[in-house]
Amino acid sequence: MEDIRRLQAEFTDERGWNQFHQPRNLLLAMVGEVGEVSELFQWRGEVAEGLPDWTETEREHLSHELSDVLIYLLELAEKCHVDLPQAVLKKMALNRLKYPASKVHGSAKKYTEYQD
Ligand SMILES: Nc1ccn([C@H]2C[C@H](O)[C@@H](COP(=O)(O)OP(=O)(O)OP(=O)(O)O)O2)c(=O)n1
Repeated sequence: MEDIRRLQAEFTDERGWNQFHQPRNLLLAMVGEVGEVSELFQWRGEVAEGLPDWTETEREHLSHELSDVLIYLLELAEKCHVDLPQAVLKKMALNRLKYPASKVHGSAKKYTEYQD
């Protein structure tokens, strides 16, 4: 994650694009790329894991769009002064506490739906 963040920071600096890469613009750019990912799945119905019916071209296109989402996400986090690698680990620890495997195994219910 840190390598990708650094490479994108270099890419942006080299082009004098920091002036455009404020948090709101990065958020909108990221959402735009999420839209491009969605477009690839649009109207196909459910898609099985591994995307067995997709062509190589479609798979490559998807890999590009997912990459764009991640690139903007990492830069957005940086510009918001969120240490994303650390924050993700903390959040995953919180998720484990909120959803103990022994309690929720095999159920997709949200934690608020459990009575205890
Ligand atoms: N102002 C910009 C423009 C582009 N990029 C980088 C980050 C993304 O990884 C990628 C996005 O490029 P495009 O906006 O050209 O989008 P696509 O690559 O998705 O092209 P298209 O929209 O034609 O599919 O380039 C960036 O950092 N800042």
